[in-house]
Amino acid sequence: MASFREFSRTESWGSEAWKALCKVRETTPLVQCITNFVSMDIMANSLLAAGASPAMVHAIEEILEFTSLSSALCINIGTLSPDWIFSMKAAAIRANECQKPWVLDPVGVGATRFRTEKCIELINLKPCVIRGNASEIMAVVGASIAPTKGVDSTRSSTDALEAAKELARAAQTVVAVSGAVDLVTDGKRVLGVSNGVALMQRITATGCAVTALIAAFVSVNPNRVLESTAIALALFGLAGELGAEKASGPASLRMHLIDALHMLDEASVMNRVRIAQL
Ligand SMILES: Nc1ncnc2c1ncn2[C@@H]1O[C@H](COP(=O)(O)OP(=O)(O)O)[C@@H](O)[C@H]1O
Ligand SMILES: Cc1ncsc1CCOP(=O)(O)O
Ligand SMILES: [Mg+2]
Repeated sequence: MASFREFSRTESWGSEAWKALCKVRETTPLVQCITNFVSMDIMANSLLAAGASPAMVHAIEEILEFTSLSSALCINIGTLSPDWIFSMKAAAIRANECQKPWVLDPVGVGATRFRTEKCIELINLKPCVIRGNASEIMAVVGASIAPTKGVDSTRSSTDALEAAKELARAAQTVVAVSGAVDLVTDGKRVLGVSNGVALMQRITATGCAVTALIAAFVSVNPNRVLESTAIALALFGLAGELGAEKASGPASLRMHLIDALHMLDEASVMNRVRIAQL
């Protein structure tokens, strides 16, 4: 694990994060989201606040055209139903054909056989990033001894590090486990992100929102998937820290986090992004 001192050495990560944020703001990548009903609002607002352009498009009739013109795709299985799976798979295949990055959020995987089965089928379609909480990442690789409760994690991100590495290697992808310290791995390297506040867990769909931000950040730097994933997590966490300075509970944090994401400036990004190679 990196020490606090190492997390404090932020200069080069701060500068890469600031450049990435500027690129998102300048190029406004179109992020197609096939996501759950709970997350649609906060996901779209988080993408807009970061400078990207969200579109929630899931009708099978629209996939071929829409995925082709999107910059990135975010697939989230939070409120899964059989008819949406066709759209998810068609969009993932189209994104691969068009060489557009697509990311997967395996919400609640492990809770039911149906969800786990469909999640594995989606992973077989090769997402470039999988971002979940610790329980979800452990459930994907069957490493959890505690049954999954629902969409919230019962484990810490560090509990899921070995599972994350195993999944990254097996699926040849980048895996991010969110938590007090977010861990990002390609199976060999591991980056740790220590931005964020615990109260973010008390707002529904913050995990979903940050997965969509990962899609946006990977789309502007497709050759730096591992780093872009860590940067998206760090900036969202930093917005949470800045928002928490003004918030009095989860509802006001939601509002102030989105405001802070919109107003992130060079000084706070340079000085407060906390990413370290572990
Ligand atoms: N204890 C914590 N301290 C700081 N940030 C946290 C903590 N737990 C979660 N977060 C942040 O909240 C966001 C959502 O993560 P998490 O709650 O793990 O995902 P999910 O909503 O999918 O369960 C992430 O940006 C993560 O970094
Ligand atoms: C509460 C809930 N139920 C189905 S999806 C969902 C949102 C989950 O969001 P997150 O994974 O970001 O907590
Ligand atoms: Mg989640």
